[in-house]
Amino acid sequence: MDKSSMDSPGSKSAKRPCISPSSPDTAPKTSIGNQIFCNRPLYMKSIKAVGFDMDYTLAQYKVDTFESLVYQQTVQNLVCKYNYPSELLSWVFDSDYMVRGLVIDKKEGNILKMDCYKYVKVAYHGFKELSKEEKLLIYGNTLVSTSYDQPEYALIDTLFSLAEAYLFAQLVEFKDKYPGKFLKPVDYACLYKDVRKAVDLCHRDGTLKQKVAEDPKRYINEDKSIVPMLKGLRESNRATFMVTNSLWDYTCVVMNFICGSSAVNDGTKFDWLQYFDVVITGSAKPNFFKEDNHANLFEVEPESGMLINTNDGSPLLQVGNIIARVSTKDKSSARKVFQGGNVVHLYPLLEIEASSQVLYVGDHIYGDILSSKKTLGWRTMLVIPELDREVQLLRKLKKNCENVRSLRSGCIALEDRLHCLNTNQKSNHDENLKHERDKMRLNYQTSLSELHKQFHPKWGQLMKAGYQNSRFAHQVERYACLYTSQVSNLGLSSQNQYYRPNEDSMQHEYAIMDKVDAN
Ligand SMILES: Nc1nc2c(ncn2[C@@H]2O[C@H](COP(=O)(O)O)[C@@H](O)[C@H]2O)c(=O)[nH]1
Ligand SMILES: [Mg+2]
Repeated sequence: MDKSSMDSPGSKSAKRPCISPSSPDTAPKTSIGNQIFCNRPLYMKSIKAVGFDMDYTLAQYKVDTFESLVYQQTVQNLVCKYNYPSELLSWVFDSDYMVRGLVIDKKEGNILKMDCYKYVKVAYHGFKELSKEEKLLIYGNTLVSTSYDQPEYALIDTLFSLAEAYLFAQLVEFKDKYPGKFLKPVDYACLYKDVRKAVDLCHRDGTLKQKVAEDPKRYINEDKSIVPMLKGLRESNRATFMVTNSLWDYTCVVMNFICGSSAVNDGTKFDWLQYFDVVITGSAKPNFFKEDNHANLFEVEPESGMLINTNDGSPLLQVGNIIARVSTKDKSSARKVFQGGNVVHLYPLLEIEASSQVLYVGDHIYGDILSSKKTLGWRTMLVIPELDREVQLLRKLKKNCENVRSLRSGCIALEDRLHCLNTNQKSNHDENLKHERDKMRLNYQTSLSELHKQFHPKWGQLMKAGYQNSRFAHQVERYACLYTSQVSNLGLSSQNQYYRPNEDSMQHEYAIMDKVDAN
């Protein structure tokens, strides 16, 4: 069993996240889909600076249109730049198929869903589900020591990866059916590498971003509550900042759209900057969070996008005949926008005394949340747009969940009785009991599988794998102090909210305290 999973404080549902507000009787009710869930106590009064990631955090992309665009551009790149068969051009993307938290096994051409102990619970080869036996043969079922990390595996940790995972599954199926269609001999790992390169290119070469800039409404959700949320934070005397991997030109387009500017593509409109003390673009997270990363910091001249060497916000001496600083027309945007650097540059710009005074809100469990929390001790909030639907469904299916849980308890009780009979006295009674156990086990397995299918026909409930927490849920519990479906939910509770989790529970307490989950 993976040791890191065992010693985690939140493992095996030891603790149930609490929802804000912390005093449900007195505070106004927030709908379940908009609530903020808390894994670790967080007192907003002690937070002096709130930072935001941009893409998929402040800017909530419409997965169907945006990831379809990524998919189409990637296919174009594969066919035109990497000589992939032209058949690919007629393929279509199903934006509902892949989900976050899955793992790609590059060598085998498989997509996996795991539980919190990294046991593979669901596996597909391309689009064909592996049987229990096939799964066991490749991944085993006991004490798996595989870490499922790079380079053999790729993690679908962000919604940005849904298109590439789907295209990889399509290519695996295509290669199995028509191996001769490729110009060069390819294995599954090679397919993955090419897809990755093609996706990377469309994010870098501007084609994707140009399309979004032309029609942001088509690709990004409008959320009028983001500006009031940012204003609220600033009125409560907190510093606000942004650290994004996007570059300045694109950041400006997206932020103008989110903040309701009518001139999204007007390179002279920077009103949205009033909501931030510091904006760091091209941050190269997660490396940005490493204090020993020596990336240069540049000040960005907003109008021209020109980069000026700096170290602490003031321009560095320029060598030769270069003019030290281009004048900034709008003084409110001066010395606020940067590119690159690292967290050491950020602290003096924000006047922060301790890393625990920072709350950072992001969507990427590794690049935003794990990195900033583990390396720096920042407090974290993970944005999971899928959570809205997940919690609504969970509430609707509460009775089904209870039924599955009681079937599991019944199965375990019968197993235990049988085990006692087997070891103590053998009797005819045995056979009847075995029959009863098999019937109940089948009933349990069918009910559990049907329950999962209501959440997603292939991958089931996002936060569960079988009856246990999924690998993704485990990471959320471990690294995100808070988690919620959208960033603007932060504006729904008090600026001095005390977020508190529910009490922790050990397994022995379930047995003694008559808790619902008791086996
Ligand atoms: N070069 C690549 N860029 C990528 C890829 N996937 C996403 N992205 C870009 O990163 C930023 C994310 O910004 P953040 O605000 O979430 O930090 C955005 O510009 C994406 O387009 C990739 O595979 N390669
Ligand atoms: Mg992001």
